[in-house]
Amino acid sequence: METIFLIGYMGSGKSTVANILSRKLNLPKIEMDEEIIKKSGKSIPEIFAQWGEEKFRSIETEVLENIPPKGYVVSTGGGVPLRAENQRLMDKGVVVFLNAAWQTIAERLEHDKSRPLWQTDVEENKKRFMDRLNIYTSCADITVDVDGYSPEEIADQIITECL
Ligand SMILES: Nc1ncnc2c1ncn2[C@@H]1O[C@H](COP(=O)(O)OP(=O)(O)O)[C@@H](O)[C@H]1O
Ligand SMILES: O=C(O)C1=C[C@@H](OP(=O)(O)O)[C@@H](O)[C@H](O)C1
Ligand SMILES: [Mg+2]
Repeated sequence: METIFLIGYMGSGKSTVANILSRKLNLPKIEMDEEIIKKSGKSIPEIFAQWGEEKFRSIETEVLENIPPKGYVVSTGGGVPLRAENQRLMDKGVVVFLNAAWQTIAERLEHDKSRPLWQTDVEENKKRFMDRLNIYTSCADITVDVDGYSPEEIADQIITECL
């Protein structure tokens, strides 16, 4: 089976759904943020603070380059589809967009301190969310609406659409 790449905004549920999907499909999971942490020896906030976003994006692309075209469930970081190069690298698999409303994201990440870009002010975040919607949609083979569904239901929906 082709590798499944979950894409979507911060808080859309990529990491949560990837865990369930990986178990249901009996495929290993790759959490891109975890691979970046292993590769750099730093946390995501440390990378942003000490090296800046561009360096983070470069490491992210290096991680993506090493993901096999078949046999994995991948939880990407929300910024992965921004680079055309990354979009090409995901062409080898099935790209699934977890489509969450702004309100859903805002509620889920209300107290989040772990995502550096989420710490910017609400208007900037909302603009980033809107700007990225087109990118996620155009990059996706499949779009799954996640509002009001449990991670389990979302994983089942992906399986129905991918198989
Ligand atoms: N379908 C869902 N329903 C309710 N809460 C969810 C759902 N999916 C994820 N969450 C919660 O939202 C937060 C962000 O989820 P996460 O998987 O880390 O998103 P992402 O990896 O896309 O940033 C977590 O607290 C998670 O438990
Ligand atoms: O949207 C983004 O640019 C980012 C999303 C994060 O991952 P999640 O989408 O899993 O939160 C993480 O890669 C980093 O903080 C940057
Ligand atoms: Mg995640």
